[in-house]
Amino acid sequence: MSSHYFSAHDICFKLPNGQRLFEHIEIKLRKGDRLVIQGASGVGKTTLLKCLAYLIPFEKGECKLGDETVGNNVPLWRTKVMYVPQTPVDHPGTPNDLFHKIQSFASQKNRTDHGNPVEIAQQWGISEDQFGETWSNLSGGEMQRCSLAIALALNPDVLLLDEPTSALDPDTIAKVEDTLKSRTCLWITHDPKQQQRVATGTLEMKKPNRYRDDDDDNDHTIDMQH
Ligand SMILES: Nc1ncnc2c1ncn2[C@@H]1O[C@H](COP(=O)(O)OP(=O)(O)OP(=O)(O)O)[C@@H](O)[C@H]1O
Repeated sequence: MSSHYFSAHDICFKLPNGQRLFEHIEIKLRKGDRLVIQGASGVGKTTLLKCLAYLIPFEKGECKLGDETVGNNVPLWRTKVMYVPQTPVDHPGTPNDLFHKIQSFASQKNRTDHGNPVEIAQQWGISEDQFGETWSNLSGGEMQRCSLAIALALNPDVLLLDEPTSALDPDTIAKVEDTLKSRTCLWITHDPKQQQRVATGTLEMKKPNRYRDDDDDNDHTIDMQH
Protein backbone atom coordinates (compact mmCIF):
# COMPACT_ATOMS: atom_id res chain seq x y z
CA MET A 1 0.00 0.00 0.00
CA SER A 2 1.51 3.36 -0.98
CA SER A 3 1.54 5.97 1.76
CA HIS A 4 1.41 9.70 1.24
CA TYR A 5 4.20 12.05 2.28
CA PHE A 6 1.82 13.70 4.76
CA SER A 7 -1.74 12.74 5.59
CA ALA A 8 -4.44 13.75 8.04
CA HIS A 9 -7.46 11.55 8.54
CA ASP A 10 -10.85 12.42 10.05
CA ILE A 11 -9.65 15.45 12.01
CA CYS A 12 -12.49 16.78 14.19
CA PHE A 13 -12.29 19.70 16.61
CA LYS A 14 -14.82 20.43 19.33
CA LEU A 15 -15.28 23.86 20.90
CA PRO A 16 -15.67 24.13 24.69
CA ASN A 17 -19.45 24.51 24.18
CA GLY A 18 -19.52 21.00 22.66
CA GLN A 19 -20.19 22.11 19.07
CA ARG A 20 -17.79 20.97 16.38
CA LEU A 21 -15.89 23.79 14.74
CA PHE A 22 -14.94 21.42 11.89
CA GLU A 23 -15.11 17.70 11.28
CA HIS A 24 -13.92 14.85 9.04
CA ILE A 25 -11.01 16.77 7.53
CA GLU A 26 -9.02 14.63 5.10
CA ILE A 27 -5.66 15.76 3.72
CA LYS A 28 -3.22 13.86 1.54
CA LEU A 29 -0.04 15.52 0.33
CA ARG A 30 2.76 14.38 -1.89
CA LYS A 31 6.22 15.88 -1.45
CA GLY A 32 6.22 19.38 -2.96
CA ASP A 33 2.45 19.85 -2.76
CA ARG A 34 1.14 23.22 -1.59
CA LEU A 35 -2.36 22.86 -0.24
CA VAL A 36 -4.03 26.24 0.12
CA ILE A 37 -6.65 26.49 2.88
CA GLN A 38 -9.47 28.91 2.27
CA GLY A 39 -12.68 29.72 4.07
CA ALA A 40 -14.53 32.53 5.82
CA SER A 41 -13.04 34.25 8.82
CA GLY A 42 -13.66 32.16 11.94
CA VAL A 43 -14.27 28.88 10.10
CA GLY A 44 -11.28 27.26 11.84
CA LYS A 45 -8.31 27.52 9.47
CA THR A 46 -5.77 28.53 12.12
CA THR A 47 -7.19 25.99 14.57
CA LEU A 48 -6.79 23.24 11.97
CA LEU A 49 -3.12 24.07 11.39
CA LYS A 50 -2.51 24.05 15.15
CA CYS A 51 -4.15 20.61 15.36
CA LEU A 52 -1.93 19.25 12.59
CA ALA A 53 1.15 20.45 14.52
CA TYR A 54 -0.28 18.92 17.75
CA LEU A 55 -0.11 22.36 19.36
CA ILE A 56 -3.67 22.00 20.67
CA PRO A 57 -5.64 18.87 21.55
CA PHE A 58 -8.36 17.81 19.13
CA GLU A 59 -11.34 15.53 19.45
CA LYS A 60 -10.30 12.83 17.04
CA GLY A 61 -8.28 12.04 13.95
CA GLU A 62 -4.71 11.16 13.12
CA CYS A 63 -1.82 12.69 11.17
CA LYS A 64 1.01 10.79 9.53
CA LEU A 65 4.32 11.59 7.88
CA GLY A 66 4.70 8.63 5.58
CA ASP A 67 3.79 5.76 7.93
CA GLU A 68 5.00 7.61 11.01
CA THR A 69 2.49 8.91 13.55
CA VAL A 70 3.15 11.44 16.28
CA GLY A 71 3.61 8.61 18.83
CA ASN A 72 4.64 9.94 22.20
CA ASN A 73 7.12 12.51 20.88
CA VAL A 74 5.11 15.65 20.22
CA PRO A 75 8.15 18.01 20.28
CA LEU A 76 9.83 15.92 17.56
CA TRP A 77 6.63 15.98 15.47
CA ARG A 78 6.55 19.77 15.70
CA THR A 79 10.07 20.01 14.28
CA LYS A 80 8.87 18.01 11.28
CA VAL A 81 5.40 19.52 10.84
CA MET A 82 6.00 23.12 11.80
CA TYR A 83 3.39 25.79 12.40
CA VAL A 84 4.46 29.32 11.44
CA PRO A 85 2.10 31.75 13.21
CA GLN A 86 0.60 34.92 11.89
CA THR A 87 2.48 38.07 12.82
CA PRO A 88 2.96 40.13 14.90
CA VAL A 89 5.13 37.81 16.96
CA ASP A 90 5.73 38.41 20.63
CA HIS A 91 9.24 37.08 21.27
CA PRO A 92 11.91 38.47 23.57
CA GLY A 93 15.33 39.30 22.07
CA THR A 94 16.19 39.23 18.38
CA PRO A 95 15.48 36.89 15.44
CA ASN A 96 19.06 35.57 15.82
CA ASP A 97 18.37 34.79 19.49
CA LEU A 98 15.19 32.92 18.59
CA PHE A 99 16.90 30.81 15.93
CA HIS A 100 19.74 29.83 18.27
CA LYS A 101 17.32 29.08 21.08
CA ILE A 102 15.24 26.75 18.88
CA GLN A 103 18.41 25.06 17.64
CA SER A 104 19.32 24.24 21.24
CA PHE A 105 16.04 22.41 21.92
CA ALA A 106 16.48 18.66 22.45
CA SER A 107 14.21 17.97 19.47
CA GLN A 108 16.44 20.05 17.13
CA LYS A 109 19.88 19.40 18.62
CA ASN A 110 20.96 16.47 16.47
CA ARG A 111 19.78 17.95 13.19
CA THR A 112 22.55 18.54 10.67
CA ASP A 113 20.33 20.00 7.97
CA HIS A 114 19.65 23.47 9.32
CA GLY A 115 20.05 26.31 6.83
CA ASN A 116 21.01 29.92 7.45
CA PRO A 117 17.93 32.07 8.15
CA VAL A 118 19.81 35.29 7.44
CA GLU A 119 20.70 34.11 3.93
CA ILE A 120 17.09 33.09 3.31
CA ALA A 121 15.71 36.42 4.58
CA GLN A 122 18.28 38.38 2.55
CA GLN A 123 16.58 37.10 -0.61
CA TRP A 124 13.48 38.93 0.62
CA GLY A 125 15.15 42.27 1.43
CA ILE A 126 16.05 41.68 5.09
CA SER A 127 19.57 42.69 6.18
CA GLU A 128 21.92 40.86 8.55
CA ASP A 129 21.58 43.83 10.93
CA GLN A 130 17.82 43.43 11.06
CA PHE A 131 18.28 39.83 12.15
CA GLY A 132 20.15 41.16 15.17
CA GLU A 133 17.50 43.79 15.96
CA THR A 134 15.00 43.41 18.81
CA TRP A 135 11.72 41.97 17.51
CA SER A 136 9.74 44.91 18.87
CA ASN A 137 11.81 47.30 16.73
CA LEU A 138 10.91 45.48 13.50
CA SER A 139 7.92 46.29 11.33
CA GLY A 140 5.13 43.75 10.83
CA GLY A 141 6.48 42.79 7.41
CA GLU A 142 10.05 42.48 8.73
CA MET A 143 8.85 40.25 11.59
CA GLN A 144 6.94 38.13 9.13
CA ARG A 145 9.96 37.59 6.89
CA CYS A 146 12.30 36.86 9.83
CA SER A 147 9.85 34.31 11.34
CA LEU A 148 9.36 32.59 8.02
CA ALA A 149 13.11 32.50 7.30
CA ILE A 150 13.73 30.89 10.70
CA ALA A 151 11.10 28.23 10.00
CA LEU A 152 12.57 27.50 6.55
CA ALA A 153 16.10 27.29 7.97
CA LEU A 154 14.92 24.67 10.47
CA ASN A 155 13.98 22.59 7.44
CA PRO A 156 10.75 20.88 8.53
CA ASP A 157 9.17 18.25 6.27
CA VAL A 158 5.89 20.19 6.16
CA LEU A 159 5.35 23.90 6.76
CA LEU A 160 2.00 25.06 8.15
CA LEU A 161 1.82 28.67 6.99
CA ASP A 162 -0.73 31.02 8.53
CA GLU A 163 -1.15 33.91 6.07
CA PRO A 164 2.64 34.07 5.58
CA THR A 165 2.68 37.13 3.30
CA SER A 166 -0.20 39.19 4.76
CA ALA A 167 2.07 42.11 5.74
CA LEU A 168 4.22 42.20 2.57
CA ASP A 169 4.23 44.32 -0.59
CA PRO A 170 3.59 42.65 -4.00
CA ASP A 171 7.28 42.51 -5.06
CA THR A 172 8.32 40.88 -1.80
CA ILE A 173 5.33 38.51 -1.92
CA ALA A 174 6.55 37.32 -5.34
CA LYS A 175 10.02 36.60 -3.92
CA VAL A 176 8.65 34.72 -0.90
CA GLU A 177 6.29 32.70 -3.09
CA ASP A 178 9.25 31.79 -5.31
CA THR A 179 11.27 30.51 -2.32
CA LEU A 180 8.31 28.50 -1.02
CA LYS A 181 7.79 26.78 -4.38
CA SER A 182 10.28 24.07 -3.40
CA ARG A 183 8.55 23.30 -0.06
CA THR A 184 5.72 21.04 1.02
CA CYS A 185 3.19 23.19 2.82
CA LEU A 186 -0.32 23.97 3.91
CA TRP A 187 -0.92 27.63 3.32
CA ILE A 188 -3.75 29.80 4.62
CA THR A 189 -4.54 32.75 2.41
CA HIS A 190 -7.52 35.05 1.92
CA ASP A 191 -6.14 36.15 -1.46
CA PRO A 192 -7.68 34.19 -4.39
CA LYS A 193 -4.90 35.40 -6.71
CA GLN A 194 -2.27 33.97 -4.38
CA GLN A 195 -4.21 30.72 -4.30
CA GLN A 196 -4.09 30.61 -8.11
CA ARG A 197 -0.35 31.32 -8.16
CA VAL A 198 0.83 28.88 -5.51
CA ALA A 199 -1.71 26.10 -4.94
CA THR A 200 -1.28 22.55 -6.16
CA GLY A 201 -4.58 21.86 -4.36
CA THR A 202 -7.19 23.69 -2.30
CA LEU A 203 -9.05 22.80 0.89
CA GLU A 204 -12.19 24.92 1.19
CA MET A 205 -13.33 24.92 4.82
CA LYS A 206 -17.00 25.44 5.62
CA LYS A 207 -19.00 25.21 8.80
CA PRO A 208 -20.40 21.74 9.52
CA ASN A 209 -23.79 21.28 7.81
CA ARG A 210 -26.00 21.66 10.85
CA TYR A 211 -24.78 25.23 11.42
CA ARG A 212 -25.30 26.35 7.83
CA ASP A 213 -28.29 27.79 5.99
CA ASP A 214 -27.38 26.56 2.50
CA ASP A 215 -27.80 23.02 1.23
CA ASP A 216 -24.23 22.34 0.11
CA ASP A 217 -23.39 18.98 1.63
CA ASN A 218 -19.67 18.96 0.87
CA ASP A 219 -18.19 20.00 4.19
CA HIS A 220 -14.59 19.96 3.08
CA THR A 221 -13.42 19.43 -0.43
CA ILE A 222 -9.91 19.10 -1.72
CA ASP A 223 -9.30 19.90 -5.34
CA MET A 224 -5.87 18.53 -6.21
CA GLN A 225 -4.90 19.98 -9.55
CA HIS A 226 -2.37 17.33 -10.47
N1 LIG B 1 -10.36 26.71 22.50
C1 LIG B 1 -11.29 27.53 22.00
N2 LIG B 1 -12.24 28.05 22.76
C2 LIG B 1 -13.21 28.85 22.27
N3 LIG B 1 -13.28 29.18 20.96
C3 LIG B 1 -12.34 28.73 20.14
C4 LIG B 1 -11.29 27.87 20.61
N4 LIG B 1 -10.51 27.58 19.57
C5 LIG B 1 -11.06 28.20 18.49
N5 LIG B 1 -12.13 28.90 18.85
C6 LIG B 1 -12.99 29.69 17.96
O1 LIG B 1 -13.08 29.04 16.73
C7 LIG B 1 -13.20 29.99 15.67
C8 LIG B 1 -12.19 29.71 14.62
O2 LIG B 1 -10.95 30.36 14.88
P1 LIG B 1 -9.74 30.33 13.85
O3 LIG B 1 -8.74 31.34 14.32
O4 LIG B 1 -9.28 28.92 13.69
O5 LIG B 1 -10.46 30.81 12.51
P2 LIG B 1 -9.84 31.23 11.11
O6 LIG B 1 -10.64 30.52 10.07
O7 LIG B 1 -8.36 31.00 11.09
O8 LIG B 1 -10.17 32.78 11.09
P3 LIG B 1 -9.44 34.06 10.39
O9 LIG B 1 -9.59 33.87 8.90
O10 LIG B 1 -10.24 35.22 10.89
O11 LIG B 1 -8.00 34.07 10.86
C9 LIG B 1 -13.11 31.37 16.32
O12 LIG B 1 -14.43 31.86 16.51
C10 LIG B 1 -12.42 31.06 17.63
O13 LIG B 1 -12.76 31.99 18.62
